[in-house]
Amino acid sequence: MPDLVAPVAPHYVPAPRTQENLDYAELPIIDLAKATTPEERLALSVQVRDAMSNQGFFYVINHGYTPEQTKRVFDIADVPFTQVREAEKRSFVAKMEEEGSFQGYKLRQYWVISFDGGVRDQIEHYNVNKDITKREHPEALRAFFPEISAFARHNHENILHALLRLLALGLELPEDTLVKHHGFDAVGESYVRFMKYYPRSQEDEAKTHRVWLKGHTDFGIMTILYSQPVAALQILTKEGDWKWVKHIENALVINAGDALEFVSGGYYHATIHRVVQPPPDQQGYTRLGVFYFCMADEDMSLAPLLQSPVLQRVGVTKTFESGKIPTMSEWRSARTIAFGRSATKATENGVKEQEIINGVAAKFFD
Ligand SMILES: O=C(O)CCC(=O)C(=O)O
Ligand SMILES: [Fe+2]
Repeated sequence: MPDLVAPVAPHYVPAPRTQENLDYAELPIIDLAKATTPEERLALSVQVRDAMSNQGFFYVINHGYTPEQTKRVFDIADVPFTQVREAEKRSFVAKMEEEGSFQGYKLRQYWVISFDGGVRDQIEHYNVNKDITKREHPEALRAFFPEISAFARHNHENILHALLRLLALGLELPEDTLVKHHGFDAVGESYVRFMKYYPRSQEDEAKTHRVWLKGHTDFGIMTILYSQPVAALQILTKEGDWKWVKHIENALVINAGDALEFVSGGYYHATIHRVVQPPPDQQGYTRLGVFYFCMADEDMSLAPLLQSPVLQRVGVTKTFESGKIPTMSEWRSARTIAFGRSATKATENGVKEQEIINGVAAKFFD
């Protein structure tokens, strides 16, 4: 008999929405319910293309999970933090520096937030590869494997693939151009991330100018973030201003990562974003996040898709020297190893750089 009763996860109660009037980013909303026919997809692809080439961020609604299903995922997301003892957590720490992989825990205080002030992060995260069997997990998560696996597949096949079709159309390429490099069953490092931010001391807030996670770009093709009520995420606009990302109930916040910027020759923009202390009415709460970090298959070359008529018209603005183009695997592991661990070099407009591979740098901001 199959087990029809869902295992119990304690209910995670997030902070109430903020009443503060924050300076929010204006981001388009893409309705995935309108991506059924080729005509609808063509129309949506124009919106997605504009969003990815301008803001680098947009919302998605009607992604296929009901508000109840999404709440359940947040309850499961808290399990690796509240139901696993510290000693067991330590035995499941990810091999970030050794293998350039986030699979497992990143415990608090691993990253440096202020090199001068000697302040480290207060963020814990637990990452599960789309293939949950790839490694062992803490005992408390075992009962939730079927739901976590189904969640990974849903993100990959119903959301990532749908958006990759629109992004390929936006480059005037066949719909499957990017999808074929993102197989759910291919060797790849796409993963579900559960992430918990803990309130910090006044001293740490002062020394870091209230920055919880420094401005950065994501490493992969794109990131799917499940909107949650604690305001703290900000994006750096092309004009150089930080704008807050507003919470929309059961929406997704999507952003382009480095790999998408490379394969689109710079046309789709990997926007710098950061996490700061929430507004006063949300201080003192933890902040629980749920993500799906989308990577291309490990062997995909991050060369620009020069066959795109769009790129032929607008030109390539970002790429590696020829002969030195890394694969997804090489870029991802080099960035994972360097992230938050070595100092960055100042360039213009407050943006800092850290050389990653073959002379190409990652962008950062305090
Ligand atoms: O917590 C958030 O809202 C964003 C986190 C983030 O940018 C990341 O984990 O790469
Ligand atoms: Fe990020």
